[in-house]
Amino acid sequence: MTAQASQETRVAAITTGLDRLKRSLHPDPRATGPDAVHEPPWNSAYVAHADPAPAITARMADFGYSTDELHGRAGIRDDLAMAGPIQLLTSDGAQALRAICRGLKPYAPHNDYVVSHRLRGVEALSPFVHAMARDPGFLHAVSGVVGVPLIPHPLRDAGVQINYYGPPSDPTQAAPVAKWHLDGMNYVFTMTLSDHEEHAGGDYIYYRGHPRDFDTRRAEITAKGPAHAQVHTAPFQHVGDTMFTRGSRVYHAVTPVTRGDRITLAVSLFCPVLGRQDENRFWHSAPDDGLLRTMNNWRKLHQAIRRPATYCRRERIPILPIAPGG
Ligand SMILES: O=C(O)CCC(=O)C(=O)O
Ligand SMILES: [Fe+2]
Repeated sequence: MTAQASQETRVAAITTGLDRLKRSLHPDPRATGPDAVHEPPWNSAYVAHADPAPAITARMADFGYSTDELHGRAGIRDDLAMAGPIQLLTSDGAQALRAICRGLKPYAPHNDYVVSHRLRGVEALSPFVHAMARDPGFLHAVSGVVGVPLIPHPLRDAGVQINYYGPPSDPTQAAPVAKWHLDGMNYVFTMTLSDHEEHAGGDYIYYRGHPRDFDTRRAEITAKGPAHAQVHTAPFQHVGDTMFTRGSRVYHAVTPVTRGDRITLAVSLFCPVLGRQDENRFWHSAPDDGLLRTMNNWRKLHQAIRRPATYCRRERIPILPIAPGG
């Protein structure tokens, strides 16, 4: 590996400041999705038994975090930084999801804020995804990976997203990427819906270190990309492979796809007993959803933070006991 990344692997970091405000005032038109939805029904039997000891299990201490920076509270250890690959769905379930996400591609807008080509608010567009995200077996599986109870994220527009990567139809345009960023979300499960051999590039890379250090060395890290000693590549190989990332605390990016296609589903979740530690900031979502929509979403998030049990009852979300392990 050379010390300098090639054009194919170099990814910029997202812009902030005034650019966010400008985008918030002029968001992309909202994706409406298909009029009639032709998709197979969700089936609880699609939930797989997630591997309790995946190849990567990294704690926050491994990323340079000190004890006083961790999420959690007395009796709840919440310090998993990264874990995977795991399979949350059976192969039939992952293939059904792949077909659904492929079908939704025409509705995904292009945007150069974080992920070049993505569809937000997927729960509202796909009954399959909506049912999956609140299936008790699915929630039990994701909660078991992290070791804290998890429910669908109340910021519904940001909760489930599909990311599409492939060479641009116009070769003078840049290939789709995810720029280096931190998510607003604490608990993110990224599932690939492509086999790695179907595409070149499109690697999920992450900085194994504290964001403070990333910010100090930003120019060097983004220039070197995967060639940087502290930048690692997530081991996505097959359709359904899923990585857990504490997205709000781990800098990550996706390198340009130069051949073939890559599709991922990012499912973000919320811990009802640690809701006050949710790291979403208004200005994180507003550039994507616009000011008005973000204000509305914000209200729902704060209802869930203040009264989690009422929120779950009203939304018919099963509340699970705190899962052991993590
Ligand atoms: O598509 C991926 O692999 C990751 C995308 C991502 O980081 C995001 O959706 O926030
Ligand atoms: Fe992300």
